[in-house]
Amino acid sequence: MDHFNYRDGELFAEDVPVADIARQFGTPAYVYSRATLERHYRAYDEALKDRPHLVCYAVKANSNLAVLNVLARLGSGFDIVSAGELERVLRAGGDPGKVVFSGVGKQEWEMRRALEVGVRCFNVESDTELDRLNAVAGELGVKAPVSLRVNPDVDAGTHPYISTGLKENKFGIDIAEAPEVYARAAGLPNLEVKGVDCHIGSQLTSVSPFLDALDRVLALIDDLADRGIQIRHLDMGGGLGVTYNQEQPPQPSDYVRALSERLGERSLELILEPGRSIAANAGILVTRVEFLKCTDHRNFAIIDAAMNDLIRPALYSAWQAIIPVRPHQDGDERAWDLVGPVCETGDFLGKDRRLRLKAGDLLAVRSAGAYGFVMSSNYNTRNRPPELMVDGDQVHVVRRRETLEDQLGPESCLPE
Ligand SMILES: Cc1ncc(COP(=O)(O)O)c(C=O)c1O
Ligand SMILES: N[C@@H](CCCC[NH3+])C(=O)O
Repeated sequence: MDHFNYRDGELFAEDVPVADIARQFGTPAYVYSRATLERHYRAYDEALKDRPHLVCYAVKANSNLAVLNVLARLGSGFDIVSAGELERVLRAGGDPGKVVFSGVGKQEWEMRRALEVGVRCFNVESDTELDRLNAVAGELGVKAPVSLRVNPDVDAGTHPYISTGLKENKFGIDIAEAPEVYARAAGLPNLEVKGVDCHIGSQLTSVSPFLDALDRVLALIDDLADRGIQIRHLDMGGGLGVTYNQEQPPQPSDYVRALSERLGERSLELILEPGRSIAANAGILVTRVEFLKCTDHRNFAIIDAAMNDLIRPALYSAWQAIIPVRPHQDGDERAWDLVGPVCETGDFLGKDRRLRLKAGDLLAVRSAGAYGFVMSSNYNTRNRPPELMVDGDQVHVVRRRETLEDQLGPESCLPE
């Protein structure tokens, strides 16, 4: 469910016509809905209400300060993968005590900063990272709270580039080796073992891989208890998918129910790190048709958004719905390739989309709130689009459109 709907023959973002937003702020532009973000966060929080829990929104999905702030106000925690993301959370008013720090390559200065502000837990991904964290915590005279991210070797059934829980992936510690690594962690003086973490991939459309992973992790927790290592929290990561096209992923409530059934009476605190399922359908990318170019082979609609603005179609052959902002009856319906101005054949946002189009039309790429702006670039020296947040009948510029000076300012020529 989201808040981008047709009313009186045109697309609205909450109570604002998207065409008005385009007129005022230009295109391309990312438009987010506060109400949708809140609804998605609450779906998790309410489903989890009967057990100790923490929803740690995965900042990487959409790290705009306003997005983080909306979630922080609801009491959300955050899953971060860099000190940069940590600073965003702090700037947005997030509670560092509700932050979990994931990622395979944490640097010493990042660990130091996270310890200084008092993050909730480090999700450690290798035994060498344990040693580094132990040393940094020792220098600061503190104990670092740790979970080990275990790799349960489960096939998430998703795109290979966004699958993370298989033996061949770089993530986590092989679950078979985990007891040994936990024993080492428990013996290091500046670490405190708190939990277990796993994250098997993204855009999962069924609960069964999560449950397979959970079974393996629960067996590990029991094994650790037998060895005298008490696990207090279980972090199942993120990964729940959304509907881009025909997928029918479980709702957060179904997913949480399935996890809860397996957890039964265990007193573990459950941490989840959803990213996409909170942010994706809370955003659209609004773009305008610049030119129509029909050849014997294809019909191209050249739009003002490109792969630098939204790279998912080019990178993963991802399909995202593209809909007219003001549907009309002009011209024939045809199958269009919606392509951007970037000099790459892979620069498309959609192919073979049946639409009635004329130059100047506005289009909305749906489900663009996650892994959209955050993955954008300046390729072809294009200024990145603004991010706007709609809240009822108000539109807030939560990141202004870049200027050429933003791009060229930090650069310089060689000295004479
Ligand atoms: C460790 C970790 N947690 C959470 C997420 C968020 O995943 P998603 O956006 O699929 O919910 C990711 C990304 O896949 C991740 O790598
Ligand atoms: N960037 C990916 C998701 C990656 C998840 C992060 N581990 C996407 O757009 O689908």
